[in-house]
Amino acid sequence: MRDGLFALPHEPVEVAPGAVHVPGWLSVERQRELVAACREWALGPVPMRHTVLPGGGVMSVRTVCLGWHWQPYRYTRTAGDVNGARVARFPDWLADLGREALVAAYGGGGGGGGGGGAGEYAPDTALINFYDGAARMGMHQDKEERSAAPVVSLSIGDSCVFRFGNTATRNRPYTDVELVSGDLFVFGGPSRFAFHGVPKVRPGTADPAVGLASGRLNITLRETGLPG
Ligand SMILES: O=C(O)CCC(=O)C(=O)O
Ligand SMILES: [Fe+2]
Repeated sequence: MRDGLFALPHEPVEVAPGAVHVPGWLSVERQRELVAACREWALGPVPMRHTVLPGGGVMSVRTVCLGWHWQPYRYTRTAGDVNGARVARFPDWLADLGREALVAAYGGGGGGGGGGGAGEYAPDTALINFYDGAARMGMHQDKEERSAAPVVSLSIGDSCVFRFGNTATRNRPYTDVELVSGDLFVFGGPSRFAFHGVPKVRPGTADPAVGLASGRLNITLRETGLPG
């Protein structure tokens, strides 16, 4: 299930330089709170939806954003591709959680960060993806951000295979990591623009105690580097 036989909860495992998996980082209580918050955000002002790609394809995950609205392939304040509404604001408590996540992954020194330590991390957008049992995410880079600050990724609900690759190609070499409910994954520094994706979700693996009957939630926090 875990990266290695001896990986304990909370013990960071470096998957690639600057890419760190922290198993079991979120308590069940915190996961429940995040699930409840996601249920609210999914309602709007911009409702959670399947993103339509420029070529007409439809993403299998459903997504809602905070702070800035991501649509392929840019950030805007209003969701022109959904209902034209302004996105919900990015709450301060979520930025605090992002700074805590960097400390858990890198320690106090901010290693792997795109500059300063964890205390200077100022995420201003979150992408919240919901995966049903059939949803996937193809290999891609998170590169619409103008900041090289790390991406903080939180997983809740069903487990998945998270494929973490390299910055040059969407193909091998990559590492398949099992992300379980409560796990933290941070990618920054030399891994910030690495290709990654979710080839498989494992239906029915979630602990009902986190408040999701089925499916997987993933929350990524990012610094857009965009003005105001
Ligand atoms: O669901 C995941 O673990 C990854 C999500 C992701 O790569 C993204 O939202 O850009
Ligand atoms: Fe991504």
